[in-house]
Amino acid sequence: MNEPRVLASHGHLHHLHHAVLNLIPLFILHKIYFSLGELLLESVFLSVDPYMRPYSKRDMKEGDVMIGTQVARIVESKNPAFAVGTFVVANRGWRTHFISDGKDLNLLPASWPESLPKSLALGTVGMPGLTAYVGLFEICKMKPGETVLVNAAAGAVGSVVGQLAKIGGCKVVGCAGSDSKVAYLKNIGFDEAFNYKTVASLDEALRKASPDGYDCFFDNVGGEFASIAINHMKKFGRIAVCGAISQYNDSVPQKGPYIQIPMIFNELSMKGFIVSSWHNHREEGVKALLKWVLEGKLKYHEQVTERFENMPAAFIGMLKGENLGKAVVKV
Ligand SMILES: NC(=O)C1=CN([C@@H]2O[C@H](COP(=O)(O)OP(=O)(O)OC[C@H]3O[C@@H](n4cnc5c(N)ncnc54)[C@H](OP(=O)(O)O)[C@@H]3O)[C@@H](O)[C@H]2O)C=CC1
Ligand SMILES: O=C(O)CCC[C@H](O)\C=C/C=C/C=C/C(=O)C/C=C\CCCCCO
Repeated sequence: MNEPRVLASHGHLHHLHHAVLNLIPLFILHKIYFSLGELLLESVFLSVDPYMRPYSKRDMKEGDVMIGTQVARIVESKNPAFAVGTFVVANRGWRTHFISDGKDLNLLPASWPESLPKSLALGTVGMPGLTAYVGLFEICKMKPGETVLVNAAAGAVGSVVGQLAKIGGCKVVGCAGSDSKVAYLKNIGFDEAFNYKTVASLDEALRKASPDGYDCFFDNVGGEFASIAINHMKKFGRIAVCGAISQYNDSVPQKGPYIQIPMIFNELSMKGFIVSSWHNHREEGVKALLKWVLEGKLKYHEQVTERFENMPAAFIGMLKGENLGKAVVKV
């Protein structure tokens, strides 16, 4: 069983490469621990997500198994409720194999077609897709005819946000960190898109994309972008504070402009949320996302990195913006 160990300091992330080679032979695990009622699973796809950075910085110490979710296949079963060959989503960290009693596993929806990559259960039809769904419909309370702004728009969450906003009858403006990502956004139906790294002025770019301002702002980035965007909100605008990736690597907290004046002046609402707190919307959300994917209304792209030992490279690459759509690792 491979268990890459996490090292708390960002400067030491490269040591993960060495730790990945820390092998515990599978047959030992199998003989000692695998008992009645239990299942042996192998990871097929693993997710790399931005939350791993702030959560590992806060909660983990050197030597811990890195947190994370996977799509896994049951390879042996001593539990009659789970058949060998079944695919599940698990939250068991960066491991190639693990044992479960079945209580912590989520089955893929029964209607999952054979033609659809199972990795989508970690992306568009999984946690990131649900984040977009909850953030737009429950937090922003988006209405048809409104204008929606989203940053990190070509990523796992942002690309779903833009497309759901279009499905919901809104105008959508997105930004991303390369021209090819901007072209992708136009391709999947964004009305306006710009490269936040190359525009002369973020303020001008936001004004040009929607001179009347924004009703909803789905913020994945925080920091400077969010501080400028807040001044472009319409009266009674709503901001879903989903992520702050521009701040996850900071060792010294950024000092930003203060937000009270635009909040008061335009009577804005701003609400942070964590998707797992909205688990009662999971079934409905996954069902809707899967339906839109199958109807061709919700397009997806995945950045697939091959081989488990490349988990650290995939993770660091995603934080640097190397991914288009959802970053996953195929074991
Ligand atoms: N609240 C919740 O429950 C959840 C929150 N999230 C948050 O949503 C956000 C997006 O997550 P996810 O879709 O999985 O990740 P993405 O697939 O969007 O990948 C991260 C992207 O962030 C962009 N990025 C990285 N650094 C910066 C920076 N300094 N400034 C601006 N953009 C940057 C990069 O794109 P680019 O090339 O455009 O710079 C990169 O591709 C994250 O902040 C994450 O923490 C995600 C899931 C659940
Ligand atoms: O292993 C875990 O406990 C995490 C499980 C993740 C999971 O699949 C569900 C929810 C994911 C939430 C993601 C949230 C974000 O990306 C927001 C990230 C950070 C917020 C700041 C945290 C600051 C900590 O000091």
